[in-house]
Amino acid sequence: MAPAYVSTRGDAPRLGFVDAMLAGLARDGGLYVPETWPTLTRDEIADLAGRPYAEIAYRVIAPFVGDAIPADALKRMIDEAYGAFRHAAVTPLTQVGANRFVLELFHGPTLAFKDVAMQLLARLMDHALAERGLRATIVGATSGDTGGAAIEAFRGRSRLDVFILMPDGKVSEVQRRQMTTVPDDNVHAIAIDGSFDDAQAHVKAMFNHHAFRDRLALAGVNSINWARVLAQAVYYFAAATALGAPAREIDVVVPTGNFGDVFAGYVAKRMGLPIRRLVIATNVNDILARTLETGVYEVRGVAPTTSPSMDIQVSSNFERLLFDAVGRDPATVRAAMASLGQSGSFTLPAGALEVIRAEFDAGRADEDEVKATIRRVLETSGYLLDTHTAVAFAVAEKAETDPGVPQVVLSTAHPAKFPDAVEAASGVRPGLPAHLADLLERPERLTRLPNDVAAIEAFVAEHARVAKTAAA
Ligand SMILES: Cc1ncc(COP(=O)(O)O)c(C=O)c1O
Ligand SMILES: N[C@@H](CCOP(=O)(O)O)C(=O)O
Repeated sequence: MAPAYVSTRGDAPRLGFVDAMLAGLARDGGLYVPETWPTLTRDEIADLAGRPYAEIAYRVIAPFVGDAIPADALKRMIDEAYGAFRHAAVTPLTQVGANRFVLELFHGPTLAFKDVAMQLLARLMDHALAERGLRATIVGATSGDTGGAAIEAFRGRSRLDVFILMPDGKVSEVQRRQMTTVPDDNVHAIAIDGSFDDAQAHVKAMFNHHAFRDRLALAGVNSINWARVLAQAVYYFAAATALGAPAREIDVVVPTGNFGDVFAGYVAKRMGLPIRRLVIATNVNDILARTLETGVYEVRGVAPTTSPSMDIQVSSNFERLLFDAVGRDPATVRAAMASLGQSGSFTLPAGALEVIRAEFDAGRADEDEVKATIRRVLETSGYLLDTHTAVAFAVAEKAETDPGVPQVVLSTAHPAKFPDAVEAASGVRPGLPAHLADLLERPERLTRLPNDVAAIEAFVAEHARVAKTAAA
């Protein structure tokens, strides 16, 4: 029996898997989480070792879906999603150091870990809308990678229009072009004069504007969407079982911004995967590292770095962890989020910090460390890291370790997405793979809008086909 999904703020309808996926943000402004955690037994986990990625994905995802989607349809969508990856293992592990492994999550079409979930999410949403004879309007925020992965996965889908908000001038050229060079007319790349945090706040505001949300049939593809996080939990199982789980634990070090990826590791752990430590790695935009040090979650100004996708201050999914850390008490989460909205900070309630520290560590890497790490790892191991992975690698080197526990560093992007920063650090300019070789010559299409939710809503309403269908 699959779980129902409940909001972290306790005041939204309890939904099944498909409705929670299509809803995106809960109607009370919270995030959907499963009411209970499905688990896999030790034997079931052991049996994942050596299986194809798509099969592992089915076994991890199916308990959360139940009979909401027929098993053969779910299997077919998973097979299709991962059939398009450029590596047979989908998310291969590479050993870089005596007991350290890099989990390469960038073999999908847009060279970032977002493809792993987005390729499946697009198929699941399309399937659900087709079953119900509906259309939807996706609004998403990106600091660089979610947008490209969403646009690639949803382009040309007749039931969906995609509007992606990016911070103008703050993503890499490759990232921007992945969003602006797609000719399909259901795709709208929008640059706002603001930060990723502003973009994410606008997306949440559109969801919280219920009349607009309902008229446009809004859907979300950020990690707001539970199905995104769920699909990311799979690669933790693939990596851990390849390294000996359940007989052997692993540590994971996760480059973190919006807290979706590391929360997916937490989900895997709740399901029974033996993960010893979940290590949150941040760049100098270190709200999460500070929170684990002080117990105060406090937003400060965002500083631009060479790992722009992690230039985030308001880490959306921390709310999901907070919900668990306070014993799933929605009133406490509501109070914390109200304080965040009013004063830009909240203090973790008594006991919550200890609960979090029992499973998570955190560290930060500054720009000099990132540069030095890229150079050193190339020199010593012949392995070229991207800047986001380098943040995690630098934190991994400083983390507390156990010699009997392999340490897995998540590699979230291909270095060719950030060629200038990687070349400046290493002297090597990484090239794009063949399918993107002419990316820099393709014509671009980008709409610039003010940093104002009313202007964004007006643009979405004017261009979304669902609004025109409703008006007709
Ligand atoms: C390349 C890259 N690494 C790491 C992250 C951080 O992941 P999360 O937001 O899930 O914490 C992002 C953005 O989300 C990213 O694009
Ligand atoms: N780093 C992300 C920010 C959005 O994160 P998401 O996981 O919530 O979609 C990006 O690259 O856009």
